[in-house]
Amino acid sequence: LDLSTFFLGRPLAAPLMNASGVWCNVTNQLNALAKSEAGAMVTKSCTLVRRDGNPEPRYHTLSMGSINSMGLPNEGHLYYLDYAQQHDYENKPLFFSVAGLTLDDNLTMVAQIQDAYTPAMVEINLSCPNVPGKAQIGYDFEALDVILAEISSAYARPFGVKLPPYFDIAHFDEVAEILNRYDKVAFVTCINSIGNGLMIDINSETVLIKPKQGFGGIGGEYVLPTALANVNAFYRRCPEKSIIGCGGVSTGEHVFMHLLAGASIVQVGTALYEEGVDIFARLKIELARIMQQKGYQKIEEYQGKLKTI
Ligand SMILES: O=C(O)c1[nH]c(=O)[nH]c(=O)c1Cl
Repeated sequence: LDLSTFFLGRPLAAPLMNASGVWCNVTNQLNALAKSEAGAMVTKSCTLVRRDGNPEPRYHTLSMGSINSMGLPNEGHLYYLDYAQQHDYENKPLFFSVAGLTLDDNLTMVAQIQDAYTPAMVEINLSCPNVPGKAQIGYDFEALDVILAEISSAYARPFGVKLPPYFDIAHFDEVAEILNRYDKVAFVTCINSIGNGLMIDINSETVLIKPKQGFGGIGGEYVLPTALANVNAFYRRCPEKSIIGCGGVSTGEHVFMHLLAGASIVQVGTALYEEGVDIFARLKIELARIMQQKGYQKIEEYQGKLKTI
């Protein structure tokens, strides 16, 4: 079965890629993604200069997902720009995740990316929940408007945004209204981890991760319903934009749900962290089997066609 599809006019062999932050911090991880069955790939969200991130332990596997407070550890934007310059774009598209600590840092980084004439597509991360003292831009609607205006005028090409999960219809309406003011925002990636969860080890009566008194972003099975809702909410509200789905994916059925809800590409985070890059081959087989059982030849036949009652 043919799992090929298109994203912003570019062909993808499969609607699957990593979630930023997972298996994409350093070159050997990025090379493994490039060689994998993923149809696209994205770099770790980067800052202007290299960061160690938060003290460890900062990631923990949970019964139905994960909790993390990595703290934006990354090699600095020039490292990923070097990687982008040598990437084989015929093999698969590369997305470049940017998470500047200030507006100026974001503007400096996108200017450097623009000057490098790289085919990589920029995904502005507006939703990192783990930098102490930094509120998420995605939850500050005025700051969201300002950063989109500033980047739209500084960066001449289409770009995307990585949003946190929203939990209120009024917030879907308000954020979509802001996004729809910016034609250059060509895609929206929903969702980032559900911020500031807490899990407890009852034997030691202790939290599981060291940063932020154990508070961290939640990923995995726990977040699937929230991820599907955010994908579908922005799919319905932003008809001119493409949606990238992220959250709760570990099987072909989850991929199918995200595509039905309106995603064009589906990202894998926690399950990729746990299983490794071979997960993409498994998800392709499982998705192909579901399509075969339903008699679908192409993804476009059902993509975004979720029925209501
Ligand atoms: O702590 C992190 O590095 C982190 N962790 C997340 O769950 N989402 C993000 O966007 C980031 Cl930047």
